[in-house]
Amino acid sequence: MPPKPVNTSSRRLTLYDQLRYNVVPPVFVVFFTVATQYLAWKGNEEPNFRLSRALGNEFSWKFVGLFFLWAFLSLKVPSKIYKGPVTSFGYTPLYSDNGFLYFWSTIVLSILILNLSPILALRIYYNFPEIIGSLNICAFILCLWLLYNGKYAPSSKEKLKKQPIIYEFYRGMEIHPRIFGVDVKQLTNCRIGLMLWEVLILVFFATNWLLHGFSLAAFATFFIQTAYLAKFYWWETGYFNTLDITLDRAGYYICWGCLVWVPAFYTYASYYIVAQFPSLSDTYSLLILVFGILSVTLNYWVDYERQRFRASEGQCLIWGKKASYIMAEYDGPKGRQQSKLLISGFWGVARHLNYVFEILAAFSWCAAGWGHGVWPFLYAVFLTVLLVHRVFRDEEKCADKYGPYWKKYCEKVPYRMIPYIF
Ligand SMILES: NC(=O)C1=CN([C@@H]2O[C@H](COP(=O)(O)OP(=O)(O)OC[C@H]3O[C@@H](n4cnc5c(N)ncnc54)[C@H](OP(=O)(O)O)[C@@H]3O)[C@@H](O)[C@H]2O)C=CC1
Ligand SMILES: CC(C)CCC[C@@H](C)[C@H]1CC[C@H]2C3=CC=C4C[C@@H](O)CC[C@]4(C)[C@H]3CC[C@]12C
Repeated sequence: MPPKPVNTSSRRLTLYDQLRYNVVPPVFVVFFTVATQYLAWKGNEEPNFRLSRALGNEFSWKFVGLFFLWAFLSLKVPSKIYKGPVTSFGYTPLYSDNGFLYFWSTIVLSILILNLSPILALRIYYNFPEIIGSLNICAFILCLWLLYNGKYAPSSKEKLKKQPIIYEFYRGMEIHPRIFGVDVKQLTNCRIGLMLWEVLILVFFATNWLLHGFSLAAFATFFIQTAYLAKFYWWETGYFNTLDITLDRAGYYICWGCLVWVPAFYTYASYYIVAQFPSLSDTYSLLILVFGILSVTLNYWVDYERQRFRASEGQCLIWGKKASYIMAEYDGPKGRQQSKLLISGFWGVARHLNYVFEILAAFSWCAAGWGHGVWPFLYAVFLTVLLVHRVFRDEEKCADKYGPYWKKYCEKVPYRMIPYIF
């Protein structure tokens, strides 16, 4: 994950810096890129390994091309505009506020198409390694363009320190670049990555049904993820205030991550159980479905509590009582500013309870693969590592931003994720 930039040109690099800037980025780029191709091939019912599959085929290029066009058009149709947070260099990013409509219209259209031509589900499933190949090629071209553009024709006035080029490629250059008039990260993260996730799990569920008959476990896996993604699109504008958008730059980490890693890896439990039919009983499947929906609801509830608290400027009820908070100050683009840190409700129990429910939801939708080893659980394990690391990244950001106020919050709410444990 992108570390904090330091000025590497003004001093000799320590061994630690060498690792951070020159070793980790190329190792991650090669490892994650190869992993997506390997997993797509390994999880298929008919694994037929040929390196040429990574170049895609006619079908995969058509599928990816049409999907990109649909995603791009969703940002071009007239819609309400959402203004994201102003950057430290005074830029206000603009986003299309039609995510929920895009989500449902894509699902309805996909179901209609799959009903008219069920064979299409099988074609997408069997061509998945090629689809990942095409996505990989597109994502690399985009990341190279982002690097070139960020270095030689940046659209913002932001001054960046020079870093090793492979690190710049990995971390990205600009925070809010635009391509053909649309915001790059809204396109790659929200309109392509997460929507492909939904369409692919729908396709894998349909393939499972076509090949092996209806399975409640496969349905639970599909339904919990759909609820999770519906929740994301309901809240899409909230996402424009998170680390991914306000801190991470558009580069390999976030753009390749959303264009390739999300469709290849986040969908893996659904993909894997097509080849390895679920052996879970209906009773267990039903329990998992209920547990999964509960976890998604609680994850949303925690996020919603903070959102409601911030929107009402602290004047709301939390768990039936007046919200309590710490009034924090920080240096913002408009000078000294104030912000409130909630210390009641879920945010008074632990500082990142939303991540705990997120992890539980992920384990529940992977559980349909129970009995088939670690493969179907890869996503949940990865997510646990990602979120624990994110706790530290987010807290580093908050400590920098709020200084003593953040320290006070940590004293009032001492646990990061699980009370009395961590
Ligand atoms: N599936 C996946 O791969 C991932 C999913 N997620 C999910 O995305 C959602 C958003 O997560 P994410 O963006 O990481 O982080 P959070 O939603 O937890 O937001 C963290 C930010 O909230 C503000 N904040 C922190 N504590 C308080 C408080 N007590 N009161 C008010 N504001 C506070 C701070 O920002 P400020 O500067 O505004 O004060 C902080 O930076 C979650 O549901 C999470 O589970 C996240 C990461 C990966
Ligand atoms: C180099 C890569 C292997 C790492 C890529 C990581 C990214 C693809 C992911 C990092 C953070 C992830 C997300 C953050 C918050 C989200 C909100 C949630 O409601 C939906 C999912 C997501 C958008 C999620 C998507 C993948 C990341 C960007």
